Parts: sequence; structure tokens; C-alpha cells
Amino acid sequence: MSAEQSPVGKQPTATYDSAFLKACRREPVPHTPVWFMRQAGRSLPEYRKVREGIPMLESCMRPELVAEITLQPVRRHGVDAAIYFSDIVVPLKAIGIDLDIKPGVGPVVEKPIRTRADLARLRDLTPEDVSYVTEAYGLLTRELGATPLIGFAGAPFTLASYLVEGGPSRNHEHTKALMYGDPQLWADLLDRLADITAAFLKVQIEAGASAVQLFDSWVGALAPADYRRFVQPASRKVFEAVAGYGVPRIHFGVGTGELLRDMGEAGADVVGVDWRVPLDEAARRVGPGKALQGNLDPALLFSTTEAVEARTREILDAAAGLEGHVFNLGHGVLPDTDPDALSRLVEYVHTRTAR
Ligand SMILES: O=C(O)CCc1c2[nH]c(c1CC(=O)O)Cc1[nH]c(c(CC(=O)O)c1CCC(=O)O)Cc1[nH]c(c(CC(=O)O)c1CCC(=O)O)Cc1[nH]c(c(CCC(=O)O)c1CC(=O)O)C2
Repeated sequence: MSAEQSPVGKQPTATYDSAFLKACRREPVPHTPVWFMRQAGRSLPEYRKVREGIPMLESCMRPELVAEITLQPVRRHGVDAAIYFSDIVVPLKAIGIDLDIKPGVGPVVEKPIRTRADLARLRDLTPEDVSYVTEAYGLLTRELGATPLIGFAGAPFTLASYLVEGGPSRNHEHTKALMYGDPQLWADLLDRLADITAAFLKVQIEAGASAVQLFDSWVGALAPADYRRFVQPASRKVFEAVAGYGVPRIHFGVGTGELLRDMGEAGADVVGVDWRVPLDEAARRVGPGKALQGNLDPALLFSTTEAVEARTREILDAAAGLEGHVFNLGHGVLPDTDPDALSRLVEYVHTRTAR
């Protein structure tokens, strides 16, 4: 690791000059960088082994375990970036919301948030609430050398959906009932969540995150006009709060083909695209001045190597004219994915795009 300091914070120059961060900044790259959402986790036997008997949320609070799990896919696949091992509900747990991650279900909130009185339960997040995060970043930045570490958080809409529904939801009916029925309470709820999310991202950047990704996984459930009215102000507040650090800000959601421009305009430097929109079309929708990330259908990894490579070539061709491209899946690695298929994919993208 170089002792030289980069233009951004305490980041070593070798990290600043990595292919991943260059692509995010829309600079020329030696090869297209690759990482995968959910690259750590259940697809890896070494993850299942170290997680044995430890509940998900507890594992997120043990710095040594977090560091080990975060490093596993970097060692195995040779990806161009690590993503901090955590979950989008960790900051909510840290401020005392009574929630758990139930195996096979996902995050479940004991008492959903639906009234003005409930808002008082959403207090500010302080660095002390998540001291284990700062500690784990310290371990990780030492181990990772030049490999950038991505921090992340859930966006206000997606967090609100979990809090209002009380768990994962297909139709978001309680969330939408609140949003349309009491716009002022909704705006106040999203504003609270924006402050909590911004504070959580700041902790991660100050501890060494080289980039951050804001997951608005479920916002594709909204029409563009509703997105702009009910969601964009809070997402913009999060992005503005971390703008001064100068680290790339990635914004991602599923089924967001109609929202790509608005999500970019919320303040992202890099817009994540799922598999439903080809990257050249996504670039037209997003407009100039932003890099794109994506977008292989994660289910394709259950097919043949030939099928994966054929679709990957199409993606790389569609990305050829982009200002910056980070290769990723269109959503997270599915739990039963063959890890060797992921390793082969990294190798394939690197070889195909070597300049
Ligand atoms: O309802 C669902 O489909 C998933 C809900 C669910 C969440 N955490 C969860 C679950 C249960 C599960 O995955 O089985 C619970 C959860 N979160 C995570 C894991 C580990 C794994 O997937 O094997 C797990 C499974 C826990 C276990 O091992 O039992 C870790 C996680 N969540 C997340 C991330 C960030 C990333 O994707 O890279 C990461 C870190 C991955 C890494 O370090 O490589 C983010 C996350 N968690 C969550 C969401 C909301 C979107 C969604 O609901 O799909 C999102 C954002 C997204 O993936 O779009 C909520």
C-alpha cells in the first residue's frame, strides 16, 4: 500500500487509482471493473461455515466476523471492490427499533411505524451506536490494500417500506396508504430516515469507505411523478449530506427503468441498472455526466457458461459508448448460485475488456 495520500480523504493513492473508482469517476480504465451485489453471503460455503449458529444481525455486530465475510469474495473471485458486510436494517436496529432478520423471511419489525407518535422512535444515529462498524472498517482497510471498500445503506423509501409494513412486502399497501393519505407525516418520516441514513453513510466514509451505494430496492413500485414528489427530496438530502467527501455515490433500485433519470438527479454519480433495460438505453434515459453499473440478470448464472458469456458480451457491447461502466448483476447474487460461475464471470469481463 502506498503511503501517499490521494486527493480524497485518507484514501491511499493506489485505491484512488483503482479501476473501480476510475470507472465511477468516468476516467479511462485498464479493464471494466466488476463487483457483485451480495457477493458475500449464502452463495459461499466459507460464509455458511463462519456464520453457523450466529444470527444475521449479531454477525453484523462482530467486527472480526464482518471483516472476514467481507474479504471472502475478494479472495475467491478477484472482484475489483469489496462491499461492507451488513444489511440495510442495521442502522435501524442500532437506534433501538425492535427488529430481527428472520431466516427465509427477511427483516421483521415488531411494532410497525404508522402514526405521528411512532416517529419519536426514530432517533438520530450517532457514531457510538455503530462503533462495531468503525472497528470493522479499520480491520478491513488494512487488509484490503488497494481494493476499494464500498459502504452502503438503504434509501429512505425502502427503509420506510420495511418500517411501515413490518416486514418484506409485495404490494407495499400500508406504505402507499400512508404516503398518499398523510403526505405530511410521510414527508416527515422520510426526512427522519434521510438523517439516519446520512449519518450512517458518514460513519462509513470517515472509517474508510471509498464509495457508497444507496439501495432503493423497492422504489420501482412507484410512478415517476410520485417518486419525484414523495421520495426524491429525502434521497437528495442523503446524497447532499455526503457530497463534500468526494467519494462516488451509487444509487440502485429494482424495476426502476422509468425512474433512472430521476434517481440520477437525486444526486448519484453512478446509477445502478437492473437487467430489464439495456445499458445503452439506460444511458439515454439517465443523460450525460453519470457512470452506469450493471446489469446481468442474476438468474442467468444458473444457465450454461456459454449463455452467461453471450449475455455478458451483449452487456459489454451496450456499455462500449458509456462514459463509465462498472459491471455488476442487475440485483444481488441469489443464495444458490454456484460460486465458480461468479469467479468465471469476473475473469471473463476482465479478459474481454483488457486495454
Ligand atoms: O425480501 C427479500 O427478498 C430479502 C429481504 C432481506 C433483506 N435482508 C435480508 C433479507 C432476507 C434474505 O435475503 O433472505 C437478510 C440478509 N442480508 C444479507 C444477507 C446475507 C446473504 O445475502 O447471504 C442476508 C441473509 C441472512 C442470512 O444469512 O440468513 C446481507 C446484505 N444485505 C444487503 C447487502 C448489500 C448488497 O446487496 O450487496 C448485503 C451484504 C452483501 C455483501 O456483503 O456482499 C442489502 C439488502 N438487504 C435487504 C435489501 C432490500 C431488498 C430486498 O428486500 O430484496 C437489500 C438491498 C438489496 O439487496 O436490494 C433486506
